[in-house]
Amino acid sequence: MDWQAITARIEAAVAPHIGSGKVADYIPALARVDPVKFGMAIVQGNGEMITLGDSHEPFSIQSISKVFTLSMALRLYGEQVWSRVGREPSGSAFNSIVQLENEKGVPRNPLINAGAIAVTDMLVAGSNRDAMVEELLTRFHRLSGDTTIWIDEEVAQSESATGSRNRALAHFMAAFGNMANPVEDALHAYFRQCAIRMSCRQLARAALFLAYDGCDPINRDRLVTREDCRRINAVMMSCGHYDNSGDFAYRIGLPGKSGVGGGILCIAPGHGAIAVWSPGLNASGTSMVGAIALEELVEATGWSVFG
Ligand SMILES: NC(=O)CC[C@H](N)C(=O)O
Repeated sequence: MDWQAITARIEAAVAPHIGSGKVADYIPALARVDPVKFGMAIVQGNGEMITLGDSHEPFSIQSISKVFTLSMALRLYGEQVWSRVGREPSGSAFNSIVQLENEKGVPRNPLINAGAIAVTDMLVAGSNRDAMVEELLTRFHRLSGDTTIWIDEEVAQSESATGSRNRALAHFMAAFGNMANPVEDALHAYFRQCAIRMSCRQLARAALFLAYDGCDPINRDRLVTREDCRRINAVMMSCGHYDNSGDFAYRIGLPGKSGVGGGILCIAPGHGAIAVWSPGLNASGTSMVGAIALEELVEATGWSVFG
């Protein structure tokens, strides 16, 4: 693979679009992020890392954390996870509440807010609200070999202060008996997992196990079974970008997860993990420039799972 040519191609493709999209502004810490930032890291199974732009700069991973909590829950609870959340694309916004009533408090999938809150609730029930997030953080430290990954307390507090909608989702689930803990305990953990800051380099490295059947190819840590790894990737492909999941699959053809901090994590099974970050979002909360960079990457590498 001629990575020099590929990175040049990606840089040329994103250049005219840098700064496009709308930076999330529901909390000050996200609103003040420089919109022209762009970073990307591609980590392969042998540990080789290709980077572009601001790949070292930590950003708020937000909903990308949902992939990692899902993998923790599947490891702890196996099939039981699917009694608390479904695995169908929602076709709705990440924080939509309407489906929850029709579907009796069981969220469509674990990658929308309601589903991720239910998953976090399961993890809190198996531990406690602070220990669960510590475990997630420790997992990131171990996988990326970097103990500097941290929780941005300002973001965590703002998430909580502006979290009425997430509270509504959680209370709605509680009304249907789909919460094991007091709502505020699950939300405390959920707001904190969203507030983790990581760079593209750290994030791609931490997700490498998802490209290699659930086992980190470098330190040989098994995080999830081969079957669960395949299932997580399937859920990312069908649900990772809310009502933008179909378009993302059409354009990029890789399992992915977006976050409103402007990050996108993508898995290229058997090839590697990719993290890209650029703060401007489309209407569904997916990084505009990030998606363009990924489109170019799959074009150049042939890494789309659809060839
Ligand atoms: N799509 C996202 O990244 C949403 C995460 C955001 N913290 C929320 O819970 O609403």
